[in-house]
Amino acid sequence: MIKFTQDIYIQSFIIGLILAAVYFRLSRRNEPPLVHYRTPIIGHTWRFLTDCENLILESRKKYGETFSLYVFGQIMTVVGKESTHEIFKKDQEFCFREGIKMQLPFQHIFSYATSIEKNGRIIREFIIGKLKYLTSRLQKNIDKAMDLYIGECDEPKVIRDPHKTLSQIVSIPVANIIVGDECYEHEDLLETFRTLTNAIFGWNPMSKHRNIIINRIRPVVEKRLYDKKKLGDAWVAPVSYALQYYLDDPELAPDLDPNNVNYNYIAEAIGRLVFVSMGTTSGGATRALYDLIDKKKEYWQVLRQEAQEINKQCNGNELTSDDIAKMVKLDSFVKESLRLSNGIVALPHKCISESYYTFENGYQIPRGRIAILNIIDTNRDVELQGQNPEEFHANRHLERNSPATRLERNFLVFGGGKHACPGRALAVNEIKIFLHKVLLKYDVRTETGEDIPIKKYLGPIPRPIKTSIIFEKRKDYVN
Ligand code: HEM
Repeated sequence: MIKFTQDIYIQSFIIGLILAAVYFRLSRRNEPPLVHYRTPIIGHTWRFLTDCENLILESRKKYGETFSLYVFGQIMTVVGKESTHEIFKKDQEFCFREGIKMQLPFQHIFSYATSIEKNGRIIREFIIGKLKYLTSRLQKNIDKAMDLYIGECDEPKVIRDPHKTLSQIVSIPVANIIVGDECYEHEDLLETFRTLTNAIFGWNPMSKHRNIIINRIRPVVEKRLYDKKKLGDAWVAPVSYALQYYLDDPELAPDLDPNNVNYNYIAEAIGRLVFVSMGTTSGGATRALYDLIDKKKEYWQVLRQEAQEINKQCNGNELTSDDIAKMVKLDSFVKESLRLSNGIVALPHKCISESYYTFENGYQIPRGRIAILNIIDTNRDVELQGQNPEEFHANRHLERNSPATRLERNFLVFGGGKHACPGRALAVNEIKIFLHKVLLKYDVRTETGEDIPIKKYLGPIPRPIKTSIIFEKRKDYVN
């Protein structure tokens, strides 16, 4: 009897062991290697913030193209150049909007459930689809803004905070396209466009901006709805793509009744548009301006020649979209500037697979994991970039006949796949128009005469440059 009981125990124990082994085998995933760290809880956080570049380079060398770090209390997987496009392509498995919440808590800034898809559609159909017709407005407003914030500069003029100046300049054409002629010039509205991106640091931050937007658009909306009702089919909508798009949506402006408009929704949707378009474009324009000064010896003359030729061809008249397309050297310069302005790692995507995702390289990560892209792995790769990938080579993209708006494996600034930035053509055109005018009209240099400081990082993000710039009108400039 005792023997029988012992046998049962032994058999149960063995079966238990086998089951445990099967369970363990099934539940163990082929996780990417976790980079070794010494201090529990802190993990790699401190190094990520203070020495990100070396952390990423060393980990890549030791652990290969996919590895995980323990940062801010969670495991984050860093994916290299081979898997970057897998993440863009698999939009059912990875979500940037969810991933970016770690850095930018949109859910706390925007309380109304405004739809990102709607904004994406406006940009694709109404802004980019009509970019050709928008060029004139864009140009007039960039001219106006440059006159206002840079001016004639008959005497040398110091711009102490170029990023702020560029943000002032970009706010005017962007506001014009979004809210239209009737109200875009109000200073408080323009200030909201320039500062809304900082709303993330305030308490209930969006409410102030929301009120300003509503205050300025309300009279315009009332008049438009009144006119539309009165004139019926004969009514022609004034040009302002985002605002009019929302007014044409019966859910937001039912029965053309001005008292029944969902102003909060419209204001927040406009806020979201401002959020994605303003800081990115003004940041890109500032970086390109600094690069123009920095690489003056090599590129200024060539770019200026191209600008002069195009200017001559259009007799000094307004540029058409074809003229802008002819700025191929400037386009390649802007693309190179954008390429190198990117961070060390960027574009966090959250894994939204049902339980886990298996990469093509066999590694597996669980649902909820943040996968962040190793940008320098792509940016410093000779095969992807050509010779001296770390250096600024303005003709790099011209030689490959690849315009700044084209999404490619070697260029991650605008993301990729279905959710790639829909506003990129607008941003690139704005930057090109601005630089074209700078090249024709001014001489620019740093205030101290010194070089632009080399790029430093704040965590994985490039530190903003704050060097003062002098603008001086060229003696040979004719209006
Ligand atoms: C130099 C300027 C800009 C840069 C570097 C930039 C970059 C980006 C990036 C990296 C993404 C994420 C792409 C992805 O998920 O793969 C994005 C998305 C987006 N961008 Fe831009 N952007 C710029 C200008 C603009 C402008 C001017 C607009 C609007 C007019 C705009 C509107 C959007 C929108 C609506 C999305 C979300 C798209 C979606 O989730 O489907 N961007 N942008």
